[in-house]
Amino acid sequence: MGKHDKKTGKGRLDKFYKLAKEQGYRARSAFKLIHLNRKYDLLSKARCAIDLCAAPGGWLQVAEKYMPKGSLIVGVDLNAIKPLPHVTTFVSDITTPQCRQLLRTHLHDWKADLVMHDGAPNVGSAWVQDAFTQNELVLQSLKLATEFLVKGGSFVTKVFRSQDYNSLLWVFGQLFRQVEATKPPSSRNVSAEIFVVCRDFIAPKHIDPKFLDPKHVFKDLGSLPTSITAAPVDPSSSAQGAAAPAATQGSTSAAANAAAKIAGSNHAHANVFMPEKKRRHREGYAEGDYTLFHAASAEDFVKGTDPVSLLGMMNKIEFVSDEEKSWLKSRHTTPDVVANFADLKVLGKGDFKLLMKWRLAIRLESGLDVKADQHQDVTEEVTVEPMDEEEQISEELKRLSEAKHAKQRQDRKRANEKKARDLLKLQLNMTAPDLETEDLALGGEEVFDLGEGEREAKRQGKSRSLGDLVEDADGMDADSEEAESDVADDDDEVFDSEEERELKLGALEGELDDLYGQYKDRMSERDAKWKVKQARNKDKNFDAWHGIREGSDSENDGVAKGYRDGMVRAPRRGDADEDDGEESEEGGWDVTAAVKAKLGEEADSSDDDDQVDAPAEKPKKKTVKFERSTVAPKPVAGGSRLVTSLQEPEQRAQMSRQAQVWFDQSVFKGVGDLAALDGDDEEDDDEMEADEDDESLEEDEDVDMEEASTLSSTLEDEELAEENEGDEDDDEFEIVPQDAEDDGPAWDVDDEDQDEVKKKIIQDKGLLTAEAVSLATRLVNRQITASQLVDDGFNRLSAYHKDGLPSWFADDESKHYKPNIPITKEAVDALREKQRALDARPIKKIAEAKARKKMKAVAKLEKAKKRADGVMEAEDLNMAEKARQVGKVMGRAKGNTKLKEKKVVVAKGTNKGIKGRPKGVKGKYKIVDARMRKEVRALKRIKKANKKR
Ligand SMILES: C[S@@+](CC[C@H](N)C(=O)[O-])C[C@H]1O[C@@H](n2cnc3c(N)ncnc32)[C@H](O)[C@@H]1O
Repeated sequence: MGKHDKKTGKGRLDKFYKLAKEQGYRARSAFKLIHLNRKYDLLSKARCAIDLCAAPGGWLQVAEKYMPKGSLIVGVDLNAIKPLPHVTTFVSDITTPQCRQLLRTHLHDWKADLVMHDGAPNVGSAWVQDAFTQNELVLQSLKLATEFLVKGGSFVTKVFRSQDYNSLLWVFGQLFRQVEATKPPSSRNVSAEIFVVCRDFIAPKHIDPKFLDPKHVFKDLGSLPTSITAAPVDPSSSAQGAAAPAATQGSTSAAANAAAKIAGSNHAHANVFMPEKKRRHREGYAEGDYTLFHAASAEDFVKGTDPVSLLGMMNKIEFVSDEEKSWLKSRHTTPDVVANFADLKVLGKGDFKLLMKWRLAIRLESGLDVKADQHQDVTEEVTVEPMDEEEQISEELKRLSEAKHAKQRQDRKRANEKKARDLLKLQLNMTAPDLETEDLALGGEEVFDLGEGEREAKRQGKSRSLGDLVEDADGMDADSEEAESDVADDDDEVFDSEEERELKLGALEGELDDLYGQYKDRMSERDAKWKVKQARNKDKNFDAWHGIREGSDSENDGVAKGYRDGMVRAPRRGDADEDDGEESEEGGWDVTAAVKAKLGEEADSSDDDDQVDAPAEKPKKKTVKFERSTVAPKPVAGGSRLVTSLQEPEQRAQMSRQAQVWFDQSVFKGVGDLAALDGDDEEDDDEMEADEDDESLEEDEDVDMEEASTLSSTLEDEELAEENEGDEDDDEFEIVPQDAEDDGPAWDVDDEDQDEVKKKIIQDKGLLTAEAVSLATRLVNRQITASQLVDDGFNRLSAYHKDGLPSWFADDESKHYKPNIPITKEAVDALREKQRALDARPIKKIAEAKARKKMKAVAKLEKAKKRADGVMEAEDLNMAEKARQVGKVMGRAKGNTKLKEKKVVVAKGTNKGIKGRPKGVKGKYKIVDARMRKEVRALKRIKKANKKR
């Protein structure tokens, strides 16, 4: 094998070279077999393989690696092969009978499943001779293969593509059922080699020697199909094929050359017009021409009749003669043209066009036969240009239409993005006061989808809330209608005096409230946990410090408010349900009412109250609420979609995108989003917990609610549990507007029993929140007085009148607008310390195990004592012996008995090489060398360290 430049062309050290080095293969060619094996699975089942021309042994290595263990692998080459494990090699020329003989010896009686041949004649001589030798080698290897292959076996050979290639393929096809030619990726493109994989050896009993005789096989096969290259050979065509060589035996090789030239010319045309496309069907080398590089003179190009073919076939156009050199000086000969002529194989379509134009210009300039030129040029124009233009035009059109589509897609995408952005902006900017403009901008109808009938009703001054519509639809009883009429009258007044726009706004707000109410209804219905969280949340809001709100509409208005002792709030009722009720907009709960109601003192509270019929109204409203979610309302004129949607609240929540958009606003964040209605409860919970975490230092709430919640929330939760058991109880209460004078009775909530309970909890569990601890610390340290605390709590938020605010707003405000109870670092530390102490307590199992151990130890000691007594009573022992025995018994009971350790004596100095006991060593001993001692110590160290972990 010749030596190549290691940086370029065939000698280039490519990735397979590096890979081979990395993986320890002797030659990069190993990857060729790896790739072939990957494609055809040649090795995994082969038990015996012969590698002809195997040096240096790359293929042998691969065969050894991929063939089953214990397989017989024999390699032969002209050159010696360095020994390889599990492989037999010998030196021989595969074309000689001696090689055949040696193979027979090495194989014994075995037949090979695979014969491989990667032989290449030593290059350096002329190409023609190389090719012939190569083909001879292939045929020779085939001959050996036919002799040693088992029936059904495979033969892999390297072939150089030339005119003989087809003949070889034809012969392979006669002997194997499947013949495929392939070029593995590791085979360099510049190389003309190709690999032919022949599988399923037919193993005919008699093979005509002519099949394997180069003289017969490499006759001209011009009439054979020229495109067998990459397709399996059809065995059925064998007979026909067999006749083919005979039929063409008499034909001259000139004819074949002509055919090859025609084919070459066609390809050359294709090369010029579509240079970017790779030709799949290579025709191999023309007979007598085995070089890859071809150059033509510029004269041939300019004056020749087929310049296109020339450009396609040649590598270079040379300017040698004087005339040609003069063309170089022409103004048409630009540097681009010169560069293009220098390497035609790298040109694109445009470059070829440039050269053709150049040719035309030179011909005109040189005064060549104008007419003939024109004729030729016209011909060229007809044959070449339209083809280009058509292609160009179609390509251009395609490109333009693609660009148009792409632009449309981009525009659509941009528009969508803009829409999304606008919507987001809208949501972010949408605050309650802006509602009217925003909604109008959006189109209130679109957002809340008011039916025309409903709008009409409102215009007529009969503004009806959603609830009203439902009630109407459900045929509400006369009493109920009466009860509601007050509200309706109020509304009438408003609508009579407001503009159309405000009517709409009012309607929208009503819808919004209603939607919100429904949302909360459903939330609480679906998720009991949510209720608990809400309740807990309220606790964290420190309602105890909100005092009594007058005429408040938020959920906290329904919360018992009154006197608190600074750390423990009074029990309250109906939190969860109050959240949901429309009642929240109609007034606030009075703590007195709540507590008294609980104690059965409604009569007293109602005495103070003008609206004594309120408790009666409550059940009615409850009924309405229930009907909303369960009973289908009668259709309303105009087909209001809102009413329809109430029939299927779940669906409505999904369908009403506008509502979702609305509830997606940041102001609803703390409450959760509408997605939660679709089952995303867990997420919602998480969000809520996050809020809670922000608000307090409580941790692990979910683990143990009772322990982790505040003292007050403990009480509250108890009540909540009661409420959950029977929500009907809530209906006993009615929210009434709280007069300023009513502040007084609020102090009455102090309840002896409750105080006792609180005290007990504090005694049992201590203060459970950082806030409580902080407050307590401040009280104890006299930084603040109890009455100051109470005043702070009451005066903070009670001054606001929130009449007319939407419930969702009030809800939100109650969540976030709350007194900021100071938390001291000491309080947090104290709680943490407490928690740590709790954590440090051993878990039950460990405690039990320890106790068991202790019990056993005690029992053992008792037993030992008895034994010791026995020893003491023994008469035949003297005192010293008795003392020794007793010590032993007691020591054993205490577990003092230690195994006597072997003394380790290092074999160095005087101890080096001694036999027997070393001097001065008593008891058990072990002689070790210094290294061993170190190792023993190291092992001990490691063991100790592991124990610690
Ligand atoms: C490309 S190398 C084979 C590489 C081999 N497949 C490997 O993977 O290591 C070609 C080998 O064919 C051998 N060869 C050429 N003519 C031969 C012949 N007549 N008999 C035996 N070996 C021959 C050469 O000595 C050369 O080592």
